Amino acid sequence: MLGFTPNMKLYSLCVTGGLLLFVYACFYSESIRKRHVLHDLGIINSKSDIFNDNGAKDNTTCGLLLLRTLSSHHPSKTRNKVLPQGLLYKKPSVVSGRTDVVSVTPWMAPIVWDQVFDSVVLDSIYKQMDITIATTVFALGKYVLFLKDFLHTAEKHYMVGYKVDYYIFTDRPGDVPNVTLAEGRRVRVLKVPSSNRWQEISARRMEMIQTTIESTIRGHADYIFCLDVDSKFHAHFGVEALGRLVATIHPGYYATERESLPYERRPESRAYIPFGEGDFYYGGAVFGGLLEDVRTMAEICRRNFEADTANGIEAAWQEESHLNRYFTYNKPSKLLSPEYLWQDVAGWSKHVKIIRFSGVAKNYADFRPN
Ligand SMILES: CC(=O)N[C@H]1[C@@H](OP(=O)(O)OP(=O)(O)OC[C@H]2O[C@@H](n3ccc(=O)[nH]c3=O)[C@H](O)[C@@H]2O)O[C@H](CO)[C@H](O)[C@@H]1O
Ligand SMILES: [Mn+2]
Repeated sequence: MLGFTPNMKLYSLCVTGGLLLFVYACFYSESIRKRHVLHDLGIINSKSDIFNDNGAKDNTTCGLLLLRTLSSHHPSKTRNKVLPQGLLYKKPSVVSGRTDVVSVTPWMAPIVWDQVFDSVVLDSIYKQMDITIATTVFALGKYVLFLKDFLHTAEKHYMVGYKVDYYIFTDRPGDVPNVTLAEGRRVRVLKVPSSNRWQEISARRMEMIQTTIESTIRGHADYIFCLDVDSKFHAHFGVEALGRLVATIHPGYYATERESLPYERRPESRAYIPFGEGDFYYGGAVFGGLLEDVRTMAEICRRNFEADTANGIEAAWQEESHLNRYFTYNKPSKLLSPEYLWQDVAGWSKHVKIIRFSGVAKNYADFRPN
């Protein structure tokens, strides 16, 4: 048996100890470096604190969080709601307010109705963040005719005082009207192929939203809203609508029983929602959120839509059906009431005291390609 001399033992002990120290030092400096990167990105508040998704302090998930955060580009400037000192505003109440509508979902997401928010407070908080809101509108074929009123009324009511980049997807770039925009607001025209099926135009929006976020919008905006073009703004539509993942309750079904919601009911479709499930019926005409949350949603709806196409099935309401399926199992963090998505033809409702955005009455045959 080979034996160690005392000198050799001491030598190997030193080498092992040295190695261990070296490994520890590497690990420690890497962890410090990660913390500095996080700090530089504004993701942690001090160089020794790290917080999980719920804002709770977390000392264990540094590497994981770094990976997740870097890959999801969370805009840190939208995290904290900092109110400037000295602002005078109406005292909020917890015992009086609107009682005719519900303003929170069972999963604790706010539902935005008139009178539940204070724009003085919200604007004081959001103005300091210097955010940009990307806004996508598709105007293919004759739908370019809706752009003028859409943009004109948006400049009057939509995110007024904030930076807005309108991304207009069209097959007729020459017909995009010239509308004067307020400072900090821009139009970007993106040429897309024409289609002779309106169902395809409507549904392919998901794919284009996903790919345009990846190729063009990422790094240039904090939030995104995706809106139908055949609509006009009629009243304030501001930062109260911003959130991580924002869905809008469809005006046609806000008081409808669950079993009568027009979800896709065929189990063969990837948009299938079984009877007994689902919360609300959401409109495909207004949705939004943080760029990465909307990107993920758009990608999943697009994949499911494409899988359906490959199986020879088209969901009842195209991408709107897939959107409803997504929101059923991936709960939106904020819901907009039908004030934010009305239809001119719908008349008045006692719950909707103010109409902010509404689809214009149109003769479909005059505008759609099929
Ligand atoms: C209020 C609401 O939730 N509306 C939804 C509803 O019908 P709508 O009847 O509102 O559908 P629509 O004809 O407005 O089409 C949706 C959008 O696709 C674009 N487009 C459509 C056709 C065309 O030739 N050119 C063009 O650019 C345009 O941006 C339009 O706003 O159902 C659609 C899917 O079936 C979409 O989910 C809509 O968002
Ligand atoms: Mn529409």
